[in-house]
Order: sequence, then C-alpha cells, then structure tokens
Amino acid sequence: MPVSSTADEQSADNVEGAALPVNELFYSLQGEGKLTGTPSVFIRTSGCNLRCWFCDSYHTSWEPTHATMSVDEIVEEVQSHADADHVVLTGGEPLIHDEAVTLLERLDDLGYHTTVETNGTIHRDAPIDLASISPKLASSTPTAEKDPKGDGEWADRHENRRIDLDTLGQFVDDCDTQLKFVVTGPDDMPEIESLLADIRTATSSHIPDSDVLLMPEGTTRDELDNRRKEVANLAMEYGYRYTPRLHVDLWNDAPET
Ligand SMILES: C[S@@+](CC[C@H](N)C(=O)[O-])C[C@H]1O[C@@H](n2cnc3c(N)ncnc32)[C@H](O)[C@@H]1O
Ligand SMILES: Nc1nc2[nH]cc(C(=O)O)c2c(=O)[nH]1
Ligand code: SF4
Ligand SMILES: [Mg+2]
Repeated sequence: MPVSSTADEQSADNVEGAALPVNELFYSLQGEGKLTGTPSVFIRTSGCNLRCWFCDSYHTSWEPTHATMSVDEIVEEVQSHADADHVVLTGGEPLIHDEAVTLLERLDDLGYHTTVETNGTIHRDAPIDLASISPKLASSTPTAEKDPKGDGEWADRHENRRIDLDTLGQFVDDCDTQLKFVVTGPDDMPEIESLLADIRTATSSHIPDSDVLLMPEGTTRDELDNRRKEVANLAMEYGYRYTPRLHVDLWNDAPET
C-alpha cells in the first residue's frame, strides 16, 4: 500500500474508532532477527521519539509521512495477504501510539504471531509474541556532523532518551525478546557488553547470549558489503548471534520490502 499524504494533509476526523498513522503496509519476508525468512505482513507506523542518524525509515522519523488508517482497515488489509500468519508491527516507533495495543489485541484474537520492532524506550501491556528490541547505542546519535537534516538539534534529546533500563527490563520480564544491536564497528562492543550487563541486572529473567543479535549498520547492499564480514567476526568473537539484513540483500533499499 503506497502512502503519500503527510501528517498535516490528512486528519483522523473521517476515520471511525481507533486509528494509527501508517507509512506503509506490505507483505515480505522477515529480513532481520531470529525469524529471518518468515513470510510476514509489515505494518509501519509513522512517528518516532528518537532520531538515529542512520534511520532506514527516514519518512517515519526525520520527515514523518502517513495515511491515517483505522484498526479495522489495517486488519482487513493484513487479512488480504491470505498466506501470512506472522505480522510485524514496526515504524517509526510503534509503541508511541496507544492504539498499537488495540491493533495487537485484534491480531492476537485472530491467531496471528506478532513481532513488534521497537527501540525499547516505551513499554506497553499488549499481546506481543516476540519483542524485537533494538536498543540504540551512542553511535546512533545524530551529532552535527552526522545529522541528515540539520545541525545536531536532536542530539541531546536522542541521547537522553535512547536507553531506559527499567523499560528494557520490563520487556524482558514480560515477553519473548531478542536484543538486536545495530553495529557500526568494533568500537560499539564495549557499550553493548556493559548495556547487556545492566539489562541482566534489571530483570529477573535469564537472557541467553543466543537472544543477543549483532546486525550490521547499512541501508544499501553496497554499505552492507563493506560491513557485514566485520560484524560477523564480532559475533563469533563475543559469542552472540549475527543477523543479516535479508531484505536489503534481496531488494536493496526498495520501499515496501
Ligand atoms: C526503522 S526501525 C523501527 C523500529 C524501532 N524504531 C527500532 O529502531 O527498533 C526497524 C529496525 O531497523 C533497524 N535499523 C534502522 N536503520 C538501520 C540501519 N541504517 N542499519 C541497520 N539497521 C537499521 C533498527 O535498529 C530496527 O531494528
Ligand atoms: N523485510 C523486512 N524485514 C524487516 N524486519 C524489520 C524491519 C523493520 O523495518 O522494522 C524490516 C523491513 O523493513 N523489511
Ligand atoms: S528508533 Fe527506529 S525509527 Fe526511530 S530513528 Fe531510530 S531506527 Fe529510526
Ligand atoms: Mg526496515
């Protein structure tokens, strides 16, 4: 479903009941994490509380764009992909929206397996089969040199918001989780190690190393060609999993993939 209206152009006034700003909704293969390769319907909401400089979904964060869809319309479109029994709710940051809970409850009632792709800063009580948490490292901060849009105006806000240990602990307590770190290079590893130790302290649940995934930063095949081997070697060195970005390998940076 191509979506081109902007937040300002379309209001929720003509949508009945619970509604969400949807940037795109499409059928693809899960490209990241433990369920890589699983046919899945993706619902990408718009709006985010962070601003990673590398965000591969620029039109949900730096320049949010969306159509407003009711939960009924979203569910109907999900069901039109008759062969899918997995749904991925992503964004943007999907959990900034109250109505994400209503949507997840409806999908759960219908028997779908739900994965939520989240930055782990907002926890909600909702039926989530896999919380795919990607805590943001210092290397994600949009400093003046890296800011894709301005001069680092978001850097402080991003830095202050990107990690909330209590919230991360709550996710691990409540849900099946994977911790999926975007890795830009070996310099990220000490922060991953110390953050993981802190999260393990913040939860009573065990986090096995097999639930920790290293994913190379990169939005195009060329960028991944330059980084994937180094990140794979780091996964072996530290005993964590490596996750590819299968959709980028297959379709590069095409929308709705
Ligand atoms: C666009 S985010 C949306 C969900 C949520 N806001 C988050 O960051 O987890 C979806 C996934 O893409 C990852 N991601 C975003 N930009 C990336 C990049 N340039 N390289 C690798 N992964 C990236 C995020 O870390 C997250 O795992
Ligand atoms: N195929 C595919 N798999 C994905 N897994 C997580 C994604 C996301 O943007 O959250 C994503 C995505 O954008 N495409
Ligand atoms: S938290 Fe996710 S959606 Fe938000 S800017 Fe970072 S990668 Fe993009
Ligand atoms: Mg993506």
